[in-house]
Amino acid sequence: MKNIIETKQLTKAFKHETILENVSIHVQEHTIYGLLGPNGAGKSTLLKLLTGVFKANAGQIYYQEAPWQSKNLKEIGAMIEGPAIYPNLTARENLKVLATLLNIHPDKIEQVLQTVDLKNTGNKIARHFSLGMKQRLGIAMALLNDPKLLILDEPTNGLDPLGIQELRELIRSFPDQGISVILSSHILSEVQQIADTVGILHNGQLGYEDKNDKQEAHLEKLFMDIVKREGE
Ligand SMILES: Nc1ncnc2c1ncn2[C@@H]1O[C@H](COP(=O)(O)OP(=O)(O)OP(=O)(O)O)[C@@H](O)[C@H]1O
Repeated sequence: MKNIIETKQLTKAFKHETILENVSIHVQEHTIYGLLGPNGAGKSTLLKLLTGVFKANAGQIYYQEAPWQSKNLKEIGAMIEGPAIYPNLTARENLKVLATLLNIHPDKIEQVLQTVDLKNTGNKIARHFSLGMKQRLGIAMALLNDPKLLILDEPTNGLDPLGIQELRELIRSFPDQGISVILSSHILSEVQQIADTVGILHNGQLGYEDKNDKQEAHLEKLFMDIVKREGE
C-alpha cells in the first residue's frame, strides 16, 4: 500500500530547544494513523509541520511519495488545537464563510453537515453547541475541501464517553470514503480502539511505529516502556 504522507528524519527546534528529533512516520493510504504521546511530546508540532504551519530544521516530508509542496494543502484538511469556529454563527454560516473563502460550491456545505450529523442544528449558534458538536463542526470545516488526508489534533479531548464514541464512529468511516486520517491523542485506549497503525512519540522522538494489534495490554506496555526509558 502507498503512503499518503511520510516524514524522513524530521527535526524541529525552537531557538535552542529541539522539539522533534529525526522523526520518520509512515501513513498508509486509506488508513487511520494514531499518533500517541504524553503531553508535550511534540504531537501538535509534528502535525503543524505536516500542514506547513512550521518549517522543519532538517529532514523531509513526502506527500504521495513526492516532496511536500504547499499546493498539497488543497488535498489536506486539518483541525489542530481545536476547531476554528465563529461562536456567534450557526454551523451552516460557519461553513459558508469558509466555503466562500476557499471558493467551494455551496452544495458541499449540506454534504459535510450530513457527514458530521449537524444538519438539524438550524438557528443554534456555535457558542451554544456541546463540545462534541463543536468538534464535529471543526471536522466538517476540515472536510470542506474534499481532503484525501485529514489531520486531527486530539479530536476527542474533553468529550464525554458518548461524544467520544460518536466521533470514533465518524472517524472510522473515513478510510472507506477514501480519506486517510492522522489523529493525535495522549489517551492510549482512544488510539488503541481507532487506529490501524500506531506511532508513539516521546520527548520528540518516535519510539515505536507499527500496525495496531488491537490488544490494549500490549500497547500499554509499549507506551509505558517508551515513556519510562527516558528516566533511566
Ligand atoms: N511556537 C513554539 N515556540 C516554542 N516552543 C514551542 C512552540 N510550540 C511548541 N513548543 C514546545 O514544544 C514542545 C512540544 O509541544 P507540542 O504542543 O507539540 O506537544 P504535544 O505532544 O502536542 O502536547 P499536548 O498533548 O500537551 O498538546 C513543548 O515543550 C512546547 O512548549
